[in-house]
Amino acid sequence: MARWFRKKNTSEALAFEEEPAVEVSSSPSRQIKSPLLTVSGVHRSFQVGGQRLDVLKGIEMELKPLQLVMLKGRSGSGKTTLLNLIGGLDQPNEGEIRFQEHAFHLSSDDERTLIRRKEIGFIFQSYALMPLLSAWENVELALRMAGIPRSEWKARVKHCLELVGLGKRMHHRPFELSGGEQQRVAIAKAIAHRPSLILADEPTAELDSQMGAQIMSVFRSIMKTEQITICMTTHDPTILEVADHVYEMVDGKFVS
Ligand SMILES: Nc1ncnc2c1ncn2[C@@H]1O[C@H](COP(=O)(O)OP(=O)(O)OP(=O)(O)O)[C@@H](O)[C@H]1O
Repeated sequence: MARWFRKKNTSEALAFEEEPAVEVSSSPSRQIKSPLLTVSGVHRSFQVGGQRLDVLKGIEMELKPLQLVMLKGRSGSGKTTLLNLIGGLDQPNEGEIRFQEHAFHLSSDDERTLIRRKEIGFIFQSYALMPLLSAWENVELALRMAGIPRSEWKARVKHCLELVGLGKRMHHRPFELSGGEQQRVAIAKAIAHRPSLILADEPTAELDSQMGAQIMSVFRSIMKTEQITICMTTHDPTILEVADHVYEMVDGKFVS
């Protein structure tokens, strides 16, 4: 089960650190440094009933630009906890998380929120769409929230919905769409503000295998056209086959 937005720390001072740029993209619209994200020696624990629960126990990980990376592991192994850290929703007790030139482990909540709004898109198992808004309006709302100028909305909403194969269902509301179509709207919403990283927590868990495969094919296509890196969790062994890299988590650590 996805449990995003559940943990927030108060945090210390900002440290933006410059790293040497390695350009991997020739796209005029996006210059991506490699690696996009590094996680080093990360530990995360929680106090539960007066006792310390160690959830992440020394995570080392890297996301290279334009990769599809999957996290697999049993329920409770710590995948969502790690995704929350990567997305800047939470901070580690120990270790470093560097996203582009930003040191997430040192930056404040407000600083991480600003970076997240600009650079990261989220996709959830349960789609998280506004039920009374059409597909078009849901994507438009994402652009409004990201502070994108209104003059750009129309072309961008159309582009994103066409990209995910919903060109003919732009004005349907969520209840008029299948689960797979609703997840496509969620993908269009997540990419609308042109993030460099998409984080998806069990995005195919509520779909049958055929719809799940279609969502993976949409992921592959947006990676190319939008120059996006995707990191997702999954339990589904058939879906793991399309990953560029799979990290397997066992008891708070990766096993090779
Ligand atoms: N804020 C929190 N406070 C206390 N315990 C937490 C908190 N967040 C996560 N945990 C615990 O950390 C462990 C790992 O949870 P997490 O959600 O990361 O696992 P998961 O691998 O994503 O599981 P699933 O596949 O079921 O979503 C669980 O035992 C969970 O109860």
